[in-house]
Amino acid sequence: MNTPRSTGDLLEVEGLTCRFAGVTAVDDLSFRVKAGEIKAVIGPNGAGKSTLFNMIAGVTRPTDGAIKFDGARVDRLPTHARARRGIARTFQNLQIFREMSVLENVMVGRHLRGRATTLSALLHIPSVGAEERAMEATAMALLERFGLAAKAGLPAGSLAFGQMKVLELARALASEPRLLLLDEPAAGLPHAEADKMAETIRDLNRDGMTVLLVEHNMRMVMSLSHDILVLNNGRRIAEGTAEEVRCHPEVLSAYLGEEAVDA
Ligand SMILES: Nc1ncnc2c1ncn2[C@@H]1O[C@H](COP(=O)(O)OP(=O)(O)OP(=O)(O)O)[C@@H](O)[C@H]1O
Repeated sequence: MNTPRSTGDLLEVEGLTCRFAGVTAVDDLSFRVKAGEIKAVIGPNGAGKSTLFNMIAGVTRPTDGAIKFDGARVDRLPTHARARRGIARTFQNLQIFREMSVLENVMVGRHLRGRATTLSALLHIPSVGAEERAMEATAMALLERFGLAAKAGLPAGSLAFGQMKVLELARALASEPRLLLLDEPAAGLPHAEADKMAETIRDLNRDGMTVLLVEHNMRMVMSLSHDILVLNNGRRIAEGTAEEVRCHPEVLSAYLGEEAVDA
């Protein structure tokens, strides 16, 4: 795997803990994501990956610990404020607005950046006209990049599943993030489409995007990631390159009875 371009830390997680009644889903976890890298978080079912993601995105409040983005604490900020600072995410279970057009779905992401609100835009309030047109042009450019421009006017619900996953990625990118949180981008995709998704993520990273990825598809994780964090029972059991974590004894034992790590 190539080395990432920069060495500064874009995301710093310190002593992060999340307890639900009776369960410590994430337990005193610390790690960093360097600017310019693709970092993956893996671990068996129930390891705490989704809870960790939700705390970084601002959906779940940590019980303890700190999350810093670009040097500043963000763990008490609401989701939209984190998005405005440059953290965008996709969802494990697609969150596409099926009745809205493909273009409008991307523009929802774009609105996080501009001043115009989605509501005022949808109501075509004139004062936001110019800004709205600029947003539309950016959204169209994203659809072109991902091969969805011809579908721009169609209801998003009419897209094939793989296209919806790409649409969600385009929507996340529309907010011009500096950190992209990808929650199982390959889930549900056949091999060829998963490989294409991996290539898309690699291209984005080559263009400078920092990526934090939760993924069960080991082929994708091992081929894409500069660095891999392995969780079990909410704690870090290993961290390092694909070669380092693949044969780590604790990783092997955590995955016994689960999928193979050597895909
Ligand atoms: N809202 C909640 N209330 C209570 N317990 C929860 C809640 N969310 C997660 N948990 C528990 O926290 C632990 C970690 O769950 P989490 O979903 O973060 O794991 P995961 O690694 O994402 O698993 P998977 O790979 O299956 O998605 C599990 O024991 C889970 O049952």
